[in-house]
Amino acid sequence: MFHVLVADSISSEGLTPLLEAENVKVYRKDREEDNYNPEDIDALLVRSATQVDDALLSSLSNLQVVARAGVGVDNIDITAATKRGVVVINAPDGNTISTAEHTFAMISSLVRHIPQANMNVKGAQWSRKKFIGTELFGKTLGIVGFGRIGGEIAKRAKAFQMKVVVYDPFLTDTRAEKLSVISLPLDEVMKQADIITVHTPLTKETKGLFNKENIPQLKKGVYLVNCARGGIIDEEALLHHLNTGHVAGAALDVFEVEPPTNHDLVQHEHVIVTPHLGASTKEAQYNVAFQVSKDVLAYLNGQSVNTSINLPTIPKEIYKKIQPFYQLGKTLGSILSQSAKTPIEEITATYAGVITEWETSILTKSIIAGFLRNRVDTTVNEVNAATIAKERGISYGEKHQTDSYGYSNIIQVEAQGKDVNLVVRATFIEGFGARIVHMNGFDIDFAPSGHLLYVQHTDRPGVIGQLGLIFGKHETNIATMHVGRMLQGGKAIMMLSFDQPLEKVLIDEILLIPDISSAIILEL
Ligand SMILES: NC(=O)C1=CN([C@@H]2O[C@H](COP(=O)(O)OP(=O)(O)OC[C@H]3O[C@@H](n4cnc5c(N)ncnc54)[C@H](O)[C@@H]3O)[C@@H](O)[C@H]2O)C=CC1
Ligand SMILES: O=C(O)C(=O)COP(=O)(O)O
Repeated sequence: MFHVLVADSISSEGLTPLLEAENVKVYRKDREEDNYNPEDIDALLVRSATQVDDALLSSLSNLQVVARAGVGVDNIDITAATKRGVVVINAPDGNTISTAEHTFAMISSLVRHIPQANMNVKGAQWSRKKFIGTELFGKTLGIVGFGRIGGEIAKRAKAFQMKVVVYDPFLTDTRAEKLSVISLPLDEVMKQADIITVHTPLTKETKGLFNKENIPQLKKGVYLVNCARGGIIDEEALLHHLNTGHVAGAALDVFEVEPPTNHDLVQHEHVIVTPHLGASTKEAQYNVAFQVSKDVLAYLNGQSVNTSINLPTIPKEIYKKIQPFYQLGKTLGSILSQSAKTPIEEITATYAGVITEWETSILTKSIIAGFLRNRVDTTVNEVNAATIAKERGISYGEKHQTDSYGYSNIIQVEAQGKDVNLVVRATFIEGFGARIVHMNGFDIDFAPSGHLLYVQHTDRPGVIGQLGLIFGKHETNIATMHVGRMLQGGKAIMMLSFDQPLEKVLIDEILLIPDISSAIILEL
């Protein structure tokens, strides 16, 4: 019997696949009579209210899958879940229409002051002059983040005969043409738009995308709309520029903290707000609950799922076998991505030893995902890695070979660009972990994790001493250090690990040592 915990308010109708399954027992967190043992829970279903952090994950020690009945997974610690082997799934398109409709309702309400006028009449007033609005017809709508919701908003804006300009670093020309929108750099969208609506996920790149410094570059009298995630438009900056009058008004469905604590912003006369209602329709709630219920059931029954954030869609028995290699693949991709300073055009994965008995295409995708993760600002996983690589002009392939260099398994990844050819080779040793055994022509041996510094130097007495002095001066402790060289007195490499991230200033100093040709920080 599988035990499923529904932690947030999720449509009962949509839960039918789970409720009707004979091998599943469903518990609702908000129903007192539903007694459950946290250690028995196999699947957790949430919306945006529950924070699925490492503490919650560790309390549900038997958890196999977390399902987000909705799109945004920023309330789920994906890294922690992945580390624990917990699959995270979501329902990416079940609430697209509802959210787009809500956003459009917010835009219309904002420019016609409908919520304020509504309160006015209900307060027994009749202030017609106070609520002079603005037409949408002929105005320029800027859409930042042109995915599913952004696309649906563009269609609606076109019906209102608006000009639509969009910014999305991953938008292809074909999609822009298909939806008759003009794709522009962010600063152009900012300059041209009368109204800007954001539809990106909340990531470290999109947090504060609109801030105190760049809001003044928007048209004076611009309207700003956020029905995506609180913080994409910095709340303090927004309040400041509403007060200066540079921003004419804002419509917010989402907040940096929910419920919001920035009362001055919420109460501002030119701000209209809703309590995170984008996806709150019967239709959307049924769709997202039904989608994730079907996927959770499939996963628990050992079948593949449609939309996993952190895993390829493969049966879990196979996943268990390849999981260490899968993590290692991501790490190798990330090492190459961080060490290549020029564009990479081709990635080749070579496998040797026992892993060649399994389906290695999944591992290759994990390498590509690891490589892209440092370079693109959206969630990259095995499901979308191929598409994103193609969009970026990166081709990839894989080979199997018999020579495993004396190890029981080997993954080697080669990254090629016009002026660069990088190679990294690794193995996974049961009970010991992953080791990098070769880098760019040098044999070496280190654990690929944490805060690392990859140094290329000449094998000469005193180089390591000079390096040590710099770290000593900055009171930075070297945790581990591995050196590799080909010939005495020739080119050599060092891999150092640290207990905390390194300061950039330290690298500048290291590069002044004459026998050091490069020093690259690797965060793994
Ligand atoms: N208010 C609500 O109730 C709801 C809010 N949402 C939010 O809306 C967001 C968007 O949802 P979808 O359109 O379904 O997702 P999506 O994944 O289809 O689209 C997101 C788009 O943002 C783009 N993007 C990523 N980083 C960017 C950056 N730095 N600058 C510009 N564009 C960037 C991506 O390329 C992608 O095209 C979700 O991440 C979620 O946070 C989603 C549903 C309901
Ligand atoms: O799907 C999303 O990303 C949403 O923001 C919807 O959130 P909710 O499920 O309504 O709490």
